[in-house]
Amino acid sequence: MTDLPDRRLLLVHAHPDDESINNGATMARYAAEGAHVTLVTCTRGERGEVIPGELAHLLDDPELLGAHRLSELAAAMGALGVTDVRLLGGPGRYRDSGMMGLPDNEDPDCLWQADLDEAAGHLVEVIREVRPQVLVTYDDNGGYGHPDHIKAHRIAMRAAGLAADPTALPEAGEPWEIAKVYWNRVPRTYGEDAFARLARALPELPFDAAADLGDVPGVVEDKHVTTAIDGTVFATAKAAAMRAHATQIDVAEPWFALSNHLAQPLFTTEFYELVRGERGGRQGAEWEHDLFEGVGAA
Ligand SMILES: CC(=O)N[C@H]1[C@@H](O[C@@H]2[C@H](O)[C@H](O)[C@@H](O)[C@H](O)[C@H]2O)O[C@H](CO)[C@@H](O)[C@@H]1O
Ligand SMILES: [Zn+2]
Repeated sequence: MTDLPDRRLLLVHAHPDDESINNGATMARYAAEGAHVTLVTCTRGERGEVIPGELAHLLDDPELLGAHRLSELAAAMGALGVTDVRLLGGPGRYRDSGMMGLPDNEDPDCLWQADLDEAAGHLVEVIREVRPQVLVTYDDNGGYGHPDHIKAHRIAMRAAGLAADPTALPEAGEPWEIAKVYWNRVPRTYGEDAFARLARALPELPFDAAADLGDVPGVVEDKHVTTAIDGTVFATAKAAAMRAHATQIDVAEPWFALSNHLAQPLFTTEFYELVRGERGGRQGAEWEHDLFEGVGAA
């Protein structure tokens, strides 16, 4: 791709919906600011559950559910203003692996069973094409231990290294080193405060119970968080994107629930841990407030 904006952000996710839940406000902000935002989603979520009764027929055929979830993803990206959306290796290349420990994990075509270097090779092609300065993905536990999230992390981190290596995959384009790599995070005290507010609001909400902070992906002690993206201005866009994933998410702003019907906070400040690259921002500042801080245009 030529003539891309100076600032280019790449996000790697496991299923349609993860991008909006984890980074919807961040994606909307950078799209609105004119940065190029590229989303790579690794599966179509074929083994997900379905919340609305009127869509229960989608559970009869994983191909149907997968195709429907791609249409939800397109609607969600429209809400965020993101136009560059890719399926790793092409639509249907890697199938949803199901929750950890299920027989689905043994499906030879699922992401969990994928050859790491082959899968990373598909992402190297995207990295060398788009040349992002910033990469966002999950931590090594995938945030909450889902096999597709763990594998998406491994693929993203492996591809970031291969893309920069001039001796690796010469057919995939010129080497490109990503300046900053972040993992999705939630600082523990921020999460505790939000769940305390949720407990007070719960009796008025259309949910039976609240989830536990331990169910939220990426919660860490505050000291590990390096970056806070205040997406308050994009709260409506994030909620609309999450609502677009109607098979997976019930939204009652500023809360939501997945198909387990357990309420959790819809965070509009989104947090990150810088795990590769130089931290920007004012020395001594508690957090960065821009993923591109300290990154030169290239
Ligand atoms: C947010 C996320 O990663 N969702 C995944 C997850 O879905 C969960 C799963 O169906 C679980 O059984 C439910 O209790 C929970 O509420 C769901 O969020 O796993 C699915 C299957 O791999 C995946 O399609 C979905 O995107
Ligand atoms: Zn997921």
